[in-house]
Amino acid sequence: MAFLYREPLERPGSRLRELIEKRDIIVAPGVYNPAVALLAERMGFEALYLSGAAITGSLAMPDLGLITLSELAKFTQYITRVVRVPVIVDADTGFGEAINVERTVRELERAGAAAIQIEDQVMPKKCGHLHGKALVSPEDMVKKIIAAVGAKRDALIIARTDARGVEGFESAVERAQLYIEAGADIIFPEALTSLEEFREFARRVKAPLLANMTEYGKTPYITVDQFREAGYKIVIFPVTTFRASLKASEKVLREIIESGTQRNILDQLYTRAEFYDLIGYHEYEARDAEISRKAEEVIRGRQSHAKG
Ligand SMILES: C[C@](O)(C(=O)O)[C@H](CC(=O)O)C(=O)O
Ligand SMILES: [Mg+2]
Repeated sequence: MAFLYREPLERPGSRLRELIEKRDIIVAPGVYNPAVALLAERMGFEALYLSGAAITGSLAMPDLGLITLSELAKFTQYITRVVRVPVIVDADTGFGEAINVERTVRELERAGAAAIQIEDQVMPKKCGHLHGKALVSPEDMVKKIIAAVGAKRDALIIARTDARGVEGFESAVERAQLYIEAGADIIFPEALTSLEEFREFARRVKAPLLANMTEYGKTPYITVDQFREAGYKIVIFPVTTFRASLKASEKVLREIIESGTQRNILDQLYTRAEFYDLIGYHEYEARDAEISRKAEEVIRGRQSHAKG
């Protein structure tokens, strides 16, 4: 179905809440453009994660909170008008203090976000799996959560704590408990370092939990089944599709340099037919033909009117 003619998903936050209640676990792959989002939806993923790292990466920028709210809202809009599954939006530190967070939540919700994620780092924020992060005080984060919860209509508010890598595991648990009291719907403990830590966190933090299964970070490779058993409701693979597309591009670029043709790797490309099918290309042609038919009817009607 051509996305242009699809009705947008109404109340995406409620849809995500429903999935959290109905499913054992939700796998949300990271997406950074509408084509990848459409592909993931088609392959059966019931929720998507609009990753800050992947978006900024696609703009050839580091994940340091350099993009603006308007840019993120635009990315969100481009993606939510293509897919009908709920999209979780990574809003970094919320684009300012509590008062700014209100506006952030309003804008992103209006752009179609089902859930909005805010983290407790200071700016410039960093990837949660790096050294040298710093946190805002628990009070300042609580203010942001209160602001977010007060501003949302239907979206879920995800509070991410980066405390594990800065203040330690106990602090991550304490902050999470505080963030739940402030009204957060979902807790995202960033950069836990073992499956046992994920389990312990879930034993002590009573809210729907999101696990981040990113690559090359502080978290070892844990499967979806293991996260499910540990008590997690959502698992994100935030940057995997972005990294895969860069690697695939590198490969074909090398092939062109080395053999001067792509002929030998056509089986590794998404074909024209596959792509047209993905975006519903033929529906655009059909619509255009229908418009021409209607125009002809109008013209013919006028001519017969003139004759008569
Ligand atoms: C989840 C994350 O916030 C993202 O922007 O996708 C990143 C992912 C990553 O850098 O691997 C994060 O800070 O963990
Ligand atoms: Mg991020």
